Amino acid sequence: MQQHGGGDASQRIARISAHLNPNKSQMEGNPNLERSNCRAKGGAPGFKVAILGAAGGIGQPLSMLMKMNPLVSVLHLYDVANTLGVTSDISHMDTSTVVRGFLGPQQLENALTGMDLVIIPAGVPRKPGMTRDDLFNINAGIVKTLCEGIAKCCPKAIVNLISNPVNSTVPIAAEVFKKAGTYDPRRLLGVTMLDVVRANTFVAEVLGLDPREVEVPVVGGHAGVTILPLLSQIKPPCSFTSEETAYLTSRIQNGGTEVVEAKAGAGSATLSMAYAAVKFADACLRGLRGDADVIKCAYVPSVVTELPFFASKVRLGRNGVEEIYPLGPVNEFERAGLEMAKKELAASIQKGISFANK
Ligand SMILES: NC(=O)c1ccc[n+]([C@@H]2O[C@H](COP(=O)([O-])OP(=O)(O)OC[C@H]3O[C@@H](n4cnc5c(N)ncnc54)[C@H](O)[C@@H]3O)[C@@H](O)[C@H]2O)c1
Ligand SMILES: O=C(O)C[C@H](O)C(=O)O
Repeated sequence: MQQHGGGDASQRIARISAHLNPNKSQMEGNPNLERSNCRAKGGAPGFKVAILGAAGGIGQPLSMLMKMNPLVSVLHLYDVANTLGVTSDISHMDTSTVVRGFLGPQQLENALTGMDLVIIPAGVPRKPGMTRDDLFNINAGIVKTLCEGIAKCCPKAIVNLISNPVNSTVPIAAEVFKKAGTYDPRRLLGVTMLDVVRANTFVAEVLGLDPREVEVPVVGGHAGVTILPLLSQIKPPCSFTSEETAYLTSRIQNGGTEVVEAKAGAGSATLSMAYAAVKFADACLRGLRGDADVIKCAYVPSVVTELPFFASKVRLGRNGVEEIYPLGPVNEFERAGLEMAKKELAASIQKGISFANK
């Protein structure tokens, strides 16, 4: 009788036992799964995605949600700790995405080879009283090393950088790619989607709307005053009193701190961030697939202002960022905010560039 899956009995048993022993089967090192140019079982079409920092507070829910994304055929989970358990757990979800785990620096190259999209939430989060810039000393080195791996193993991958301080880590990544000769500014995106997600939520609360109907462009960067919501450009068009504008701008700029304080030492936003990261990664994959009109905000290499990096609305396509939209008309309040944002951004960008070149 013909059996599903094919092969003789011993092959089938080997296959099943590999599944029953996830510590072996799902981890790099098993000869059956060792090839990092792995293909989905059954040849399901889709993209290959790696998550670096996959066992962390963001990494775990992000990995779970990416396993549910039908655009993803292969999902590589990399971390320096606990990848084994997370991979085993997520691999039991009955979606078609194939999941493989990679643990520690010696497996980074295999985790990255052949990837179309690399999402990076690796690094330490804030505790109350800290700024994102206080994370620089630890996270800058982590991002640099991971980007060196990307330059070597998947130089054409789209990179979604989440690790803070994003205003500096994206310039670090750019310098690493320049040094390696692989830099393509269209493929490097700092993830600021959580600012947009928060802005949509808070604005919808004030207006009494469904957040899914609200679209607030958030430009600039991803820290404090560099987070610049353009409430004058909100869809659907609405006007705000000056009190509402001040309240909303402050709440959006301090949304991260609000969560850090509520978690009281147990980290920063993880669940809303995973949601935002998946929303953004899905947009990148739809762009790669060739979908039209995929537009999101992201912190990207840019000439929209005199700064070399700036978060803007971008159109995503087969090569990553296909178009960066100009700021559009801003009101007086936003113009003043823009000047403050640019000043802080300039320093954060320079800090990242200097670190990468020292
Ligand atoms: N861009 C944003 O909007 C945004 C939002 C929330 C958090 N963040 C940032 O994301 C980062 C991660 O936050 P978290 O809450 O998941 O932290 P976490 O500590 O829970 O998880 C971080 C993970 O990174 C791993 N890691 C550390 N060094 C690594 C390395 N060299 N290679 C691979 N993995 C490594 C850790 O083992 C851990 O599993 C922080 O820097 C945080 O500030 C950014
Ligand atoms: O606030 C943080 O430190 C994490 C993240 O940048 C956020 O905006 O939630």
